[in-house]
Order: sequence, then structure tokens, then C-alpha cells
Amino acid sequence: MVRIEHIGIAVKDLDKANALFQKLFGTPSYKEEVVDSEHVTTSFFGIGPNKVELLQAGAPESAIAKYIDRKGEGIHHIAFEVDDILAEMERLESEGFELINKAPKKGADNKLVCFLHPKSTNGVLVELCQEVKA
Ligand SMILES: CC[C@H](C(=O)O)C(=O)SCCNC(=O)CCNC(=O)[C@H](O)C(C)(C)COP(=O)(O)OP(=O)(O)OC[C@H]1O[C@@H](n2cnc3c(N)ncnc32)[C@H](O)[C@@H]1OP(=O)(O)O
Ligand SMILES: [Co+2]
Repeated sequence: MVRIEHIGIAVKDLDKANALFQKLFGTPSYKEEVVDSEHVTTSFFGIGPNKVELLQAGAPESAIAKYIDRKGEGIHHIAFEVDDILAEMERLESEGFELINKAPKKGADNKLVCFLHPKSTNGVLVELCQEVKA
């Protein structure tokens, strides 16, 4: 684990949330990106060396839609940057953490990602992110 890559926040209305967080951070979102495979639209804010990712569901089957239905809006996951996602997935699985996806998958913001099931991480949805090198 290199550092916290982003904090993911589940929101119902991305336009309203973008306006709210722009006021909070004093800076606008630097990009919005749809991730079809996750049925989400993401919006990223840079705060110094850190990032916040807002996520709006694009379909009822979206993990974000189910989360909001269950728990309402709020912090959804913590993402960590890793240098070698395959090695980290292998290490974590050997340590007893449950990988939700068994192979890295395409994430937003030019990343390969893997999620750990919250039941194996004290109730925190953890995302591993590796930068996709050009
Ligand atoms: C990849 C694009 C982007 C990026 O950064 O690049 C993203 O971050 S996309 C983010 C959205 N995608 C995901 O979250 C994918 C991984 N998530 C999942 O596969 C599911 O959400 C899963 C498996 C965590 C939960 O699935 P589901 O909601 O269908 O199951 P349950 O509702 O039965 O939940 C099971 C159990 O987990 C607890 N739970 C669910 N979501 C969270 C959460 N975000 N944080 C903590 N805990 C969570 C839920 O409360 C249930 O617990 P229980 O004690 O059984 O009630
Ligand atoms: Co994320």
C-alpha cells in the first residue's frame, strides 16, 4: 500500500453534490467519468495530494444504488494506491482477506482496481488502485 488514493462518497444527485463539494473544497471537480461496468458516474476532486470521488448510480443494480437504498448517502469506500495490484491481491488473499473480483478490473481515473469484501475488513469496503502506465 502506497497511500490513500481516494475516498469514495455515494451520492444521489451528482450535479447537486458537485456544487456542494465545490463550496466545501473551494475548487471544482476536475473530471467526471462514467464507468459502465460499475453502472456509476464518478466525479473527482483534488485536495492537495488527496482525492475525493463522488459516485452516482447509473442503474438500480449498481452497488451505489444498493448502498444508498440500504444506508443512504455517505462514505462508501476507501481506495489505496498499490504499485503491483496482482502481487497485492495475492498477498491479501493469503492473509485471509476476501477479494470481490478475482482479477483486476478497469476503474475510473486510469486505474486497474480490485475490491476487498467489507466482511473481511472490519466493515470497510476497500479498493486497491494501480495506475495504468501509458
Ligand atoms: C471502479 C470504479 C470506481 C473507481 O474508483 O474506479 C469505483 O470506486 S466504483 C464503486 C462501486 N463499485 C463497488 O463498490 C464494487 C464492489 N462492491 C460490491 O461488489 C458490493 O457493493 C458488495 C459485495 C460490497 C456488497 O454487495 P451487495 O450490496 O449486493 O450486498 P449486501 O447489500 O448484501 O451487502 C453485504 C454486506 O456488505 C455490507 N456492505 C455493502 N456495501 C458496503 C460498503 N460500501 N461499505 C461497508 N459495508 C458494505 C452490507 O451492509 C452487508 O453487510 P451485513 O452485515 O450483511 O448487513
Ligand atoms: Co473508487
